[in-house]
Amino acid sequence: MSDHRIIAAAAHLDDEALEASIRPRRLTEYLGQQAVREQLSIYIEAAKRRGGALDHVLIFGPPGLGKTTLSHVIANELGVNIRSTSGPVLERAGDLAALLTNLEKNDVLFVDEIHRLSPVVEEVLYPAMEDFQIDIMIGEGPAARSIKLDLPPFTLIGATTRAGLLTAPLRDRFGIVQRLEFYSPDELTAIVRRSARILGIPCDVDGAQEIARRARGTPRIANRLLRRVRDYAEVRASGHITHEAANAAMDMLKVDAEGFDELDRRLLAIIIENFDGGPVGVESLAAALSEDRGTLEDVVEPYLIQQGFLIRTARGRMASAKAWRHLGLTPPTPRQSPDLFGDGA
Ligand SMILES: Nc1ncnc2c1ncn2[C@@H]1O[C@H](COP(=O)(O)OP(=O)(O)OP(=O)(O)O)[C@@H](O)[C@H]1O
Ligand SMILES: [Mg+2]
Repeated sequence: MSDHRIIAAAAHLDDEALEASIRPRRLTEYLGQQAVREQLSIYIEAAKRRGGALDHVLIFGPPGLGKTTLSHVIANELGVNIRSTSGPVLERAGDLAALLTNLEKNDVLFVDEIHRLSPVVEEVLYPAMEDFQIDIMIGEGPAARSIKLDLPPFTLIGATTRAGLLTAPLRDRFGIVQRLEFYSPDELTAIVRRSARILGIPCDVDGAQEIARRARGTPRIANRLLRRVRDYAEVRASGHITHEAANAAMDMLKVDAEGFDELDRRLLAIIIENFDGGPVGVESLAAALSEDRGTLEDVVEPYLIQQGFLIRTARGRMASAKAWRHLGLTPPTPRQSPDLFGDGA
C-alpha cells in the first residue's frame, strides 16, 4: 500500500529510466552530505596514489538518500569497474564465489541490502574481505576437499537501511563506515534545480524551494515531486514551475507543508487518538495502520523522528507536542505525560 505513496522513499518503476539521466556520476555532482564527501574524497585520493584498493566501505541510511548512487560515484572516482548484487540474491556460497573470482584488481563489488546476506554466504565473505582469499569446495561426499583461491584486491561496498541488523563480525570488517543523513532544504533545492536543468524543466528558485521543503529530506522524493509538479504545471499553468504551481500541485497530491502524506498523518493521529499520545509498541502501531512493521521502521518513522514529531522510547512510540500541533490539537502538558521525560531510552 505504501508503494503508491507519492512521497514513498522506495524506488517506483517509472523512476528508473529518468533516474538514470539525473543520477550523479562524480563526487562533485553528488550534492549535500558534506562530511561524507570530504572524507571519501581523501580516502579515494589516497588509494589511487598507492595504486591499491580502497578499504571496504559500509554505507547506511534511509531509502532514497543516495547509497546506490554513492557506490557508483566511488567506483567512477577510483576509475574501476563496479559489479552489483544484493543480499537476498546471493543464495548460495557459490553465487558469491563466482562474483568474487571475476573481479579485476581494485574493482568494486557492491552488495545492496547487505543485512540480508545468508549466514553461509557471509562466511565466505569474511576471508575474502580480510585476506582476499576464498575457500571453495571441490567435489562431493568423502572425496570433497576445499582449496584456497587468491583473489585480486578489491573493495566491497555494502549498503543497508539498517546498520543495526548487521552481524558484528561483518560490520567490523569495514574500514570505512559512512552514514547518510537526511538532506537540508537548501541541499534539496540544489538537487531539484540540477535535475530540472538536466530534464529541461523550467523551474523558478522558489518553485524548487517549495518542492525541496516537502521532500522529506530525500533526493529520490524531491526528484519524483519535481516530475509530478511538472505534469501539473504543463496542464494547469504554462509549463513553468513557479512557487504557486508547486504549491497547488502539492496540495493536490495531499503532501502537506511538512512533506507529510496521509500515512504520516494517520500514524501520528492513531498514536494521539487511539493511544493517548503513546507510548505504543511498534507492532500495535503497524497493526492499527495495516502496515508492515519493517516499512514503518525503515521508511515512515526515520523522518518523523528526525524532525521531532515522533519519539522512540523503550516502551514504544510517542507523539511529540509538535505532532499534536501539526494535527491542530493541543498537546497535553508534560506533567500529564511523564513518559516524555522518563525512561529516556
Ligand atoms: N547526493 C545526491 N545528489 C544528487 N542527487 C542524488 C543524491 N543522492 C541521491 N540522489 C538522487 O536520488 C536518487 C535515489 O538515490 P539512490 O537510488 O542512490 O538511493 P538509495 O539510498 O540507494 O535508496 P534505496 O535504499 O532505496 O536503495 C538517485 O537516482 C539520484 O538521482
Ligand atoms: Mg539503493
